[in-house]
Amino acid sequence: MWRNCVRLARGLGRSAVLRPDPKVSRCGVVRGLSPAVPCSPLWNSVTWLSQARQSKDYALPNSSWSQGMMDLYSRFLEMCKDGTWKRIPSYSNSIDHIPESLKLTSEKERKETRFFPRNMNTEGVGFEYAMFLNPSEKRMVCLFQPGPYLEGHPGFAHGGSTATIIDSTIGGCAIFAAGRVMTANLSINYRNPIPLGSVVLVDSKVDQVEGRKVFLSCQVRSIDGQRLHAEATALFIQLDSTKSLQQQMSS
Ligand SMILES: CCCCCCCCCCCCCC(=O)SCCNC(=O)CCNC(=O)[C@H](O)C(C)(C)COP(=O)(O)OP(=O)(O)OC[C@H]1O[C@@H](n2cnc3c(N)ncnc32)[C@H](O)[C@@H]1OP(=O)(O)O
Repeated sequence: MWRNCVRLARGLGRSAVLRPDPKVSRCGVVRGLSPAVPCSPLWNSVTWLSQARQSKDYALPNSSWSQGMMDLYSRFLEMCKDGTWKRIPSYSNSIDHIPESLKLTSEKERKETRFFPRNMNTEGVGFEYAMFLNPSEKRMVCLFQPGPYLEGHPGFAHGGSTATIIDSTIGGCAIFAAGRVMTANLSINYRNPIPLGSVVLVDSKVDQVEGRKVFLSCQVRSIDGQRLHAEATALFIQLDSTKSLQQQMSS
């Protein structure tokens, strides 16, 4: 099984990236955000990820993880030893994912909010996941074990929970490519339902960067690589890294 997984982790087929129609009218919601202040990709400045934080790192094994999840996690940790892959910590608050050096003044104090995929206190009932980044391949993978509180059809993960883990994995990948970004378009084809309690590999990569636009693609497969559960394309837009979203929306 692991050979399939390594093969799987080695290469997404070149999925046709859905090119958004350039004539798409601009979003009226946050029209005319000031052009982003270009910020260099973070691919190789991931050392800040290992900076000690007070916050709990939720991307570590716990008693709710199945043997399959544990085995896959151990294999990716092994691949981190030569620096090819980097384990990405995961916190209950979005702000904790931003390195102190990149935080805006308004983001210094913690607020009583929860990062959506980390909004359940009981282990194993919601999103159990761990992400690993491959800077040289511009890829982010996520080991995902959907818990019983993510149910859609009886016994299977809700399509919105799959969209959430895809958006978070692809979003993490886009952040390393372009710093502060937001999802402009996410298109998902659901091919096979994901059984609750199973373990899947969400494998995303950057396909192209055009100015502020980051185009990415992603596949969600069973850990033996045999079953394709979903495939997605996404467009993320780089934001002005010197202003908070609230400031940009009001400008
Ligand atoms: C740190 C690492 C930790 C990793 C683990 C944690 C990961 C956590 C990750 C969490 C991740 C969670 C992520 C989330 O959940 S983000 C939440 C969901 N997303 C939103 O709410 C975004 C709402 N939309 C907006 O704010 C604006 O529309 C944005 C900011 C996106 C663009 O407004 P802005 O005014 O700035 O730019 P623009 O309108 O001039 O457009 C610029 C260009 O882009 C093209 N365009 C725009 N939209 C579309 C479209 N839909 N299809 C095709 N094309 C589109 C447009 O034509 C133009 O092209 P061109 O004319 O220049 O050629």
